[in-house]
Amino acid sequence: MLQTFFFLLGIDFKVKPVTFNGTRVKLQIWDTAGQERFHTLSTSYFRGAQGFILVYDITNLDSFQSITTWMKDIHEKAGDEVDVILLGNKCDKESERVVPKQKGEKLAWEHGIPFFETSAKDNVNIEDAFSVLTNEILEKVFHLLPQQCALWKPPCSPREEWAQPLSSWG
Ligand SMILES: Nc1nc2c(ncn2[C@@H]2O[C@H](COP(=O)(O)OP(=O)(O)OP(=O)(O)O)[C@@H](O)[C@H]2O)c(=O)[nH]1
Repeated sequence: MLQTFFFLLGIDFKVKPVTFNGTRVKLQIWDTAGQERFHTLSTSYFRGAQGFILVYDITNLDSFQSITTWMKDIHEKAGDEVDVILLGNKCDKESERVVPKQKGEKLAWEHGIPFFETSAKDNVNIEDAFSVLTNEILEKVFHLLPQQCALWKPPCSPREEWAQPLSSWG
């Protein structure tokens, strides 16, 4: 039911369990639509997110050119502290490439963010990209933890509840 609702809004979501420094956490991954008609709606979900994966298609120049706008939206809606990575996807389609790898690297460098060329189809660099972003987010979370602990009563240890699956929202 909840999943159908999000689908109608152009949003897909998944929960991915990962282990960081021996602690299991669940990443809540929201896949918002890149289409223009969903733009306002998509960006309205940015606030509160801890990390962003910006994906363009190496065979589609428009998708690459729109990255700058998405980047601006992220900073406006989610703040400057969030972690962002840039992916040039569909690197399996080399013969149809219109965005040179160097352009992706340069854009990422200008924004000071990691960059990978990926293929979701052939599973190229997908795990690495998720690992880099996850580590950046969790390092921040774990770094903040001692300050939060000072306000809490023990027991206080990293907990899975930080990233609850949406399915548990009822
Ligand atoms: N060859 C190839 N095709 C891909 C790859 N990733 C996605 N596709 C195809 O590209 C099409 C669009 O994929 P989606 O995952 O729907 O793309 P999207 O960016 O989520 O689309 P929006 O939600 O509309 O922004 C589908 O037909 C996928 O099968 C890839 O790495 N290589």
